[in-house]
Amino acid sequence: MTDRRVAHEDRDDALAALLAPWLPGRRWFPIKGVDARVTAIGGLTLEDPEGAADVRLLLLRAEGGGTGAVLQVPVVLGVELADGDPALVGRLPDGTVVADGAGRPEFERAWLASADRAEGAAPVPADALGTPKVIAGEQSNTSVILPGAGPDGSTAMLKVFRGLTEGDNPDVDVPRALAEVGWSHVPRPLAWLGAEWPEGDGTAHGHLGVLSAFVPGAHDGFELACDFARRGESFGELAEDLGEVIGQMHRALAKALPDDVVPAEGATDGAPEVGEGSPGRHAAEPEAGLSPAAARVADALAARFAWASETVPELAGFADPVAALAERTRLLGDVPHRQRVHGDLHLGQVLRGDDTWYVLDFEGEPLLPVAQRTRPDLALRDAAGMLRSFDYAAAVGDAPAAWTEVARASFLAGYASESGDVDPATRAHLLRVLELDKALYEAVYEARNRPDWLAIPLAGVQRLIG
Ligand SMILES: Nc1ncnc2c1ncn2[C@@H]1O[C@H](COP(=O)(O)OP(=O)(O)O)[C@@H](O)[C@H]1O
Ligand SMILES: O=P(O)(O)O[C@H]1O[C@H](CO)[C@@H](O[C@H]2O[C@H](CO)[C@@H](O)[C@H](O)[C@H]2O)[C@H](O)[C@H]1O
Repeated sequence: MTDRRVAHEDRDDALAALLAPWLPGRRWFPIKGVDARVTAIGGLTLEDPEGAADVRLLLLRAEGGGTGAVLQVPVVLGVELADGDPALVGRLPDGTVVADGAGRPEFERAWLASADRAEGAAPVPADALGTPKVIAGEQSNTSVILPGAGPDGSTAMLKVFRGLTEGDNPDVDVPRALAEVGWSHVPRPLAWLGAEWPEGDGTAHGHLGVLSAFVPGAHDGFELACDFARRGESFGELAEDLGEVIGQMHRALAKALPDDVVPAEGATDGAPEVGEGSPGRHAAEPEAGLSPAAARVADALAARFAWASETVPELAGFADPVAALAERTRLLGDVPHRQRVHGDLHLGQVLRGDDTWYVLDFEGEPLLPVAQRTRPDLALRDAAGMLRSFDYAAAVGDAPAAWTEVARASFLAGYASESGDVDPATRAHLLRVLELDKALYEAVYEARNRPDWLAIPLAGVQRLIG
């Protein structure tokens, strides 16, 4: 990746001051419910090939409520906008109009002209581009549909990363690696933009965005499953197909990123870190004769429970059965190898289009520290994430338990047909532990973001522990 160097200009401070009151209204703004302090780190000026406006990718630091983030905000300066235009952020003291860049053609043209392109991806002539459209329901990032930006005039999808973190973004690198080994169930990355910015006493580098092939007429997997659940129509066939695709994805990930494949006994290197949601906690050495890999799973469950209970007091009553399940997990004999996984797989991360499934968003669980998101893990964690998602779809679509059972069984049958051998009793036990682990994560996610939905993961915890 060619990193462009972020530099601070005088106007960046005025832009930060103008953006500060606008930011809390964006869904991707991570500091919620408290006042945030916003300062300018600097920015990159990209050249619009048509010279219609100034395009600046601003990097801001936002702090508040005990957390902080580096955020990317592309703005377009000096365009003419009517007062009520939703793209209008405001005016600088000298009267210059500042527009939200994400949906503006000037930004899209400049981004495409500056980005690194995948091998064989031809540059896009600016006059081939159609009107950009920011997709509704944007969450952690902003995705823009770009007609004409793909190969041979096809449509492409530009994902603008909002929260920037040090290092190559897995949402660029993993789909690239998968596409390189010929796995076709991930939208193919066509171009990406990287930058280097000041961080502490040094510099950080990372991706700012990625352009991928667009899956035309695709349906979001969660919306689709909810529709089936509402109609009481079986999701079995689609779930089985999805299970097959996820099994194939794990094989492709192991092939594409072989350095991330860790044999089960590899977990013995030093005291295994108990990662999930609990940075810095370390487990004790496993008892003699017991599998370190099993201890790792057990410790991770215990740590996840401790972390989740700090935020969700409703979980307190589950402490004893969770501890008992963790202890039984320690006795497992043949835990499978670890490898690169998706990390936050659920129905909202898959698209149904062209009569098949596509997998998106390899960034891992957004509530975890970055260093933990891309660690090798059990492939079954992804399968467990998908099982949890059927519970969510059934709850939203008010479907009976039988609907969920069919979706679960079909998904697992499809998954088993494409994944390696695991002893069925071990597989069932691990799936239960990993589903519980995910439901605990979801309880925190819902408590923080959608308290009305907290009952869904809590019911999951109850079912899995009961
Ligand atoms: N290549 C694509 N083709 C078609 N739709 C896409 C594509 N990539 C993303 N989408 C749509 O954009 C939504 C958000 O994408 P995603 O990568 O999950 O972003 P986020 O990190 O913001 O959750 C998806 O749910 C899907 O509806
Ligand atoms: O897609 P993200 O990476 O932002 O993932 C986070 O948000 C998800 C919700 O948008 C959340 O997923 C949970 O709700 C989904 C329905 O909206 C459901 O399909 C998932 O099974 C459930 O986990 C995800 O956990 C969170 O990390």
